[in-house]
Amino acid sequence: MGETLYAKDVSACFGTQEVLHKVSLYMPSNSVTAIIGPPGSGKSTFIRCLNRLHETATRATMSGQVLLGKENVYDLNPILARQKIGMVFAEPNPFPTMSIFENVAIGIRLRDGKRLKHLSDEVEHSLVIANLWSEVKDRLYESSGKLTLGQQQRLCMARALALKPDVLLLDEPASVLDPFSTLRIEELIDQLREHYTIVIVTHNLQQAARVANRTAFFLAGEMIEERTTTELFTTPNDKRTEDYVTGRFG
Ligand SMILES: Nc1ncnc2c1ncn2[C@@H]1O[C@H](COP(=O)(O)OP(=O)(O)OP(=O)(O)O)[C@@H](O)[C@H]1O
Repeated sequence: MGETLYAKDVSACFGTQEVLHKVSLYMPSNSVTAIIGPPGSGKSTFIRCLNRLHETATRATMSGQVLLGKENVYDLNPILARQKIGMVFAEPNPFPTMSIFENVAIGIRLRDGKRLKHLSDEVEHSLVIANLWSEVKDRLYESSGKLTLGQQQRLCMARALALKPDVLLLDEPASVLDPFSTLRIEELIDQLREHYTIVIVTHNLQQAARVANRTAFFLAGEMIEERTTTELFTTPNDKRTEDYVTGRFG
């Protein structure tokens, strides 16, 4: 688990409007890469190109390459690409009519077909690694809608992890959570880094500073620079990065 992800000259359009322009970014395994930048700079579009979600939007096109290890993501079946490169969104979106157990089991069933012998063990394992097991083990068959927002988001993490991905893409995963739930998500990201390649989009610069090994700054569809998080925040190469990280705009 935890293959490197390499985006090479990725451009993306909606109709005739180009919203990403030749972005290249190496996202190492066992590491957290943060993507920061003002609203509309192309952060979400970029990560949606990484797991082929961009192509599901109306009039969306892309060019360039995305390599997962040595494999070209665009040569894979899109469903398999999204299994290998899982995604968690800003709004926790568990399947509301399903139980906590079913929310995780459904992905395992889709992945493994009829080999269900170890289903309960696998659901437990995914909930353990998402740091949720101890809170839900006695209520697995309750509706997922009864969980707090923070727990729902960790359930979404468990659901993505159940597919045994190499990469986890997190699009503002804590933006609707309270500070305590945010902390739990950040602790989880810190633990998961050991086994996965993690890419997180965040508006919260302090969050990038806390969780990311490397940070990339996006502006108006271009990647301006990418460095270790400490370097990007303390000695940025580009004046625009400096202006953004010091709060002069954004
Ligand atoms: N489905 C869509 N159809 C048309 N244009 C879109 C669509 N989604 C995004 N865009 C446009 O693409 C550009 C980049 O948007 P994107 O959401 O990738 O930026 P972002 O940096 O993630 O922004 P935010 O921080 O606000 O989430 C914006 O101009 C946006 O309006």
